Amino acid sequence: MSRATGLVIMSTADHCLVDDLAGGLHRCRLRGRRASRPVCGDRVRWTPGAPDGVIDGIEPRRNLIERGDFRGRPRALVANVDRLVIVVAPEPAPDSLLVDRYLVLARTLAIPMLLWCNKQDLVDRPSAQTLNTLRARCHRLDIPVLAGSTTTGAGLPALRDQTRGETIILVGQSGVGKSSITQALIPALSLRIGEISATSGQGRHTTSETTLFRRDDGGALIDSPGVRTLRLDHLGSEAVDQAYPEILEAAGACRFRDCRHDREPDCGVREGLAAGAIEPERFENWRRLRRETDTADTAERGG
Ligand SMILES: Nc1nc2c(ncn2[C@@H]2O[C@H](COP(=O)(O)OP(=O)(O)OP(=O)(O)O)[C@@H](O)[C@H]2O)c(=O)[nH]1
Ligand SMILES: [Zn+2]
Repeated sequence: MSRATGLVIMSTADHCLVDDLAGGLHRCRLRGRRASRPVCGDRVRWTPGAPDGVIDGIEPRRNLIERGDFRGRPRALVANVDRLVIVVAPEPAPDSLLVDRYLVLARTLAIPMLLWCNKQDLVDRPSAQTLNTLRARCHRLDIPVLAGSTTTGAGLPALRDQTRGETIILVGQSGVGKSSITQALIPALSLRIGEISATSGQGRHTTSETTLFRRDDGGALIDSPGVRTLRLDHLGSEAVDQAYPEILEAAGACRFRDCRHDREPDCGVREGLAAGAIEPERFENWRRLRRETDTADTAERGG
């Protein structure tokens, strides 16, 4: 008989850590070798035991982030995320293609997003203009935008407010400040990491494991190196299109239904580009991502 539901905060090859939501952490194993493996963020039914408890079952997932393994096959990584927080900064200069990749992912999984512009104390840098372009773009796509600095603390209360009670995941380039934001949102971070290491018996907690940290407001933050280095191999071309509503709309005016918006006559997308309704950079990113997914589609069909 399962005693309770718990929250999986870490899942490795041979065990997972369950937060009993009453202040305790428990190491658990799966019931059988065929049992499906819970991932970080899963709600599970479990039975306590010594030395390890047992996972009896996984509650239905609201969403699941997967990443392609070395063969491009999807592997479950994180479940039940309420919001993808895309972190950008004036330094390192924003990578708009990477932002678009996260947009595709979030749209596909119907996970709400938020753009956090970090390092506002450095807004006089030349790349700040790129940042403004990105902010305007997110506004047009109805993605909330917040700005602040983990160095000065500016804007952090707004970030806490906007994501109150939510399970969030921070994504973005290396060096934009994800770890600093994690520290700011989870004041007891090093204490938690200590508890996790002690319970999992792995000695020092490796930062390469995807880990969920509960926040004081009832929400949580999932730190996932796997999501940070995400590729789009297992997503299809339709998923990419969904993240470019302005291109999809303009394509409605193309003469040919299978228009590639390249050299075809009467192309609505090229007209949109000429009229300024579509940003050239967005179009370039779209083309790039479509090339990637088209290649993946072909490989799947055995072509
Ligand atoms: N000026 C300024 N520097 C910041 C701010 N936030 C973080 N930094 C600095 O930026 C550097 C990178 O911050 P991290 O938090 O390690 O960045 P990260 O995104 O976790 O990087 P990875 O772990 O490589 O993915 C550090 O030197 C931080 O001190 C900020 O708001 N303003
Ligand atoms: Zn066209």
